[in-house]
Amino acid sequence: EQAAPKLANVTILATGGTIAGSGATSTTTVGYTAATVGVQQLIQSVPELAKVANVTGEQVFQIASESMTNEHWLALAKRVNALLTQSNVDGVVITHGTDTMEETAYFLNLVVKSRKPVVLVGAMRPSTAMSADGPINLYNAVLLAAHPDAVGKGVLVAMGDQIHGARDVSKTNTSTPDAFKTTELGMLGYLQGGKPFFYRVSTRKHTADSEFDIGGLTALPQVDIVYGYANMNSVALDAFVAAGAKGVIHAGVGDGSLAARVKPALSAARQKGVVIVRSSRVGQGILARNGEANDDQLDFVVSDTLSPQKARILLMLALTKTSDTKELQRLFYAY
Ligand SMILES: NC(=O)C[C@H](N)C(=O)O
Repeated sequence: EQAAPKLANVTILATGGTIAGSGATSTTTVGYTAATVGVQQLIQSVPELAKVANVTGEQVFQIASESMTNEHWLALAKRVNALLTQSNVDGVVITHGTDTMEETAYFLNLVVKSRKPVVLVGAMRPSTAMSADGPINLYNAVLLAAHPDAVGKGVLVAMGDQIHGARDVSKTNTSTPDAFKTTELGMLGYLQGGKPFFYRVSTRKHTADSEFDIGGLTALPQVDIVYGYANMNSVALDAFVAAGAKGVIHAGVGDGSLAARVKPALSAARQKGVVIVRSSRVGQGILARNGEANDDQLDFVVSDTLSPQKARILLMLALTKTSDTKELQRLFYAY
């Protein structure tokens, strides 16, 4: 008889969210309480995990992900990096609320210093709901983090039997279980029959190849987002600048166009030293340099295909290294 294959060691870092949520009845799919179930109970509720990995759990936070902060990210990234230097840890799974999962995933994609798999997972339905999606999602995430094919692929998101890359995935629906999509640029693969199937990888730098290092950081520079809309004014922008923002992401309409009455305030903010990144609220497509605005003349940076919320993350990390706009632009085309 052959010896059973050695299972990989996977640590689950639990942060809260709906995957750890509970509702009043089995049909409660909104209006439930997030972040109530602890990591040991999550693990015990999926006995199948023991077949795909040696699983250990740590409760790092117990919050709904709308309350995630830069400080949570720094603490989480430091814990992930510490675990992944251990020879007895082969991969990490992070259970997380879905609202900001794409942001935490992208932050970790830029600061994790390892090729070992890091997989984020959540649920759209609380653990008490009929057809809760948390257990199968957690099972898929653990088998993905335990699998050699996931090594070196950057931080991954396992939702709805699909594998998504951290840079390009987004939550596209407020409430349905198939909310996570990588529209246009494409998901990386599927999870089926207890195995990952990969078809694509991101061409952008991440994890072990990243030049960002949060090892010595206790805070990140203040970067805020101003949202574009018809009848937009500069009140929010001016308030962020007055509050000390080091950078502002302009989530403009269309191709990141600047409203005539907001452009002077953006330019004035830049002249005060605030870095302005032109981005778009549209959700798809390239934000081209010197397209809808003369970025060279204004000394602005463009976000390329990053969503405003992901551009904010890259700019915070980039500002820990440089405030030179040419160098900042290089980073926006590299990550
Ligand atoms: N489905 C979810 O996880 C939503 C919840 N508000 C959270 O992000 O924590």
